[in-house]
Amino acid sequence: MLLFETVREMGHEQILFCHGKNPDIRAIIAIHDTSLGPAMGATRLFPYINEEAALKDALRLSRGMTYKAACANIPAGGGKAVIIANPENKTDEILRAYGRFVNSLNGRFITGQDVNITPQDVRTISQETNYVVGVSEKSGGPAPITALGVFLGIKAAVEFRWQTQRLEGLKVAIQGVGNVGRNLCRHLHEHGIKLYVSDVNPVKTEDLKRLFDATVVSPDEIFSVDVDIFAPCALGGILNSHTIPFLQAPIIAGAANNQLGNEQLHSQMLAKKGILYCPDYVINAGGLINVYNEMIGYDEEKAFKQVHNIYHTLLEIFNIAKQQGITTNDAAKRLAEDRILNVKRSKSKEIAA
Ligand SMILES: NC(=O)C1=CN([C@@H]2O[C@H](COP(=O)(O)OP(=O)(O)OC[C@H]3O[C@@H](n4cnc5c(N)ncnc54)[C@H](O)[C@@H]3O)[C@@H](O)[C@H]2O)C=CC1
Ligand SMILES: O=C(O)C(=O)Cc1c[nH]c2ccccc12
Repeated sequence: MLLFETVREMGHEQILFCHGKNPDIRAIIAIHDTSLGPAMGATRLFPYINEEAALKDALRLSRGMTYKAACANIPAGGGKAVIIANPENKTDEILRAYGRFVNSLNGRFITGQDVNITPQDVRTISQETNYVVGVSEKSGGPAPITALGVFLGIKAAVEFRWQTQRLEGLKVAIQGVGNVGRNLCRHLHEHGIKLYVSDVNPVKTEDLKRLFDATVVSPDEIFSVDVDIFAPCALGGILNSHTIPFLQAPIIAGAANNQLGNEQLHSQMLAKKGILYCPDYVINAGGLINVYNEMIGYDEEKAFKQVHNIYHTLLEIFNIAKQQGITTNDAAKRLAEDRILNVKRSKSKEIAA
C-alpha cells in the first residue's frame, strides 16, 4: 500500500502505529478529520489476517466516523482504532498499554467499545485515560439506541420506496443478532414484522425463535431470503460481487459498519439492481449520538430527538440521490462533506474577523 498516497486520497490527518514491547501490543489509531471536533470512534480488537487488513479497516472506519458525525449533526470528528490481537489473548496489561497510547493524544481522540471489547475492558482502559466514553449505566450503552436509529431508518426507507407508513406484514432478514440485531428484532416484532434471523452463534438465534417467532436461517442463506428488507447487523464487507446477485430485498437497512466491500463499485451494483441502500454511517449513528450525549451530560430527550433525525436525514439523502441521479452512498457523502466545508468556512471567517 502506498501509505501517503492512500492517506491523501482518503483525507486522513494522522495515523498512529502504537507498538509496545512489554506487553507486546500492536494497535493503529486513525484520525480522519477533526474539523468539527475531537475525533470520536470506538476501538475494535480483531485477529486481522495481516497488518494491511488492520490498517484498511482503521482507515475506512475512521472516515466513516467523520461522515457519521457530520450527517448526525454531532460536533465531533472521525477516528477509529484497531488492536491487532486474538480476543483469547486479551489481557488487562494490553488494554492498559493501549489506554496510555490513547491518553498520549490528550483528547484529540475519544474512544470506547467496539467489536471484541466489553464494557469491563473499557473500564480497564479508563484506568489509564479519561478519553473513553460509553460505559455509563445512565444511558444504557449504545446498542439499544443504535437499534432504534436503524428501526427509524427502516421506516424512512419503506416510506420512500412504497409511500406507506404501514410496517405490519413486512418481512425483514437480520444478519447477526448480537447487541444491536437483537434490539432491532424487538422493535420490528412490536410492529408486526415477520423476522428471519441468522447468526454464527446458534444460542443467539434460539432465543429469538422463542421470543419473537423468528425463522432461523443459515449464515449462507440469509442473503437470498425472499424478504422486503435486509438488515446487516454483523460485520462489514458483506455487500460485494459475490453476495449482491443473491439479494432479493428491495431495501438494505442495517447497523453494520463498512457494509459495502468496495464503496463505488458495490453501491452502483445495488443501485442498478434497483435496491435502496441506507448508507451505513447514516443509519447507524445512534451509538455515536448516545455516547456524545453521555460525554456532555446525558439528556435523554435531546439524544432521542437526535436519533429521530436519522429518519429525516435519510429521506433527505434518498431525495438528493433521486434528483441528482447518484447513489445514496454518494448523496450521503456529499451531505457530510458540504457540512464539514461549511463549518471550516465559518471558522476561517471567525479567525479573519
Ligand atoms: N453497538 C453499537 O452501538 C454500534 C454497532 N455498530 C456496528 O453494528 C454491528 C453489530 O454491532 P453489535 O451488535 O454491537 O455487535 P455484536 O458483536 O454484539 O453482534 C454481532 C453479531 O453478529 C454475529 N455474526 C458474526 N458474523 C456473522 C455472520 N457471518 N453471519 C451471521 N452472524 C454473524 C455474531 O455472532 C454476533 O452475534 C457491528 O458491525 C458494529 O460495528 C455500528 C454503530 C454502533
Ligand atoms: O458508530 C461507531 O462505529 C462508533 O464507534 C460509536 C461509538 C460507540 N462507542 C463509542 C465510544 C466513543 C466514540 C464512539 C463510539
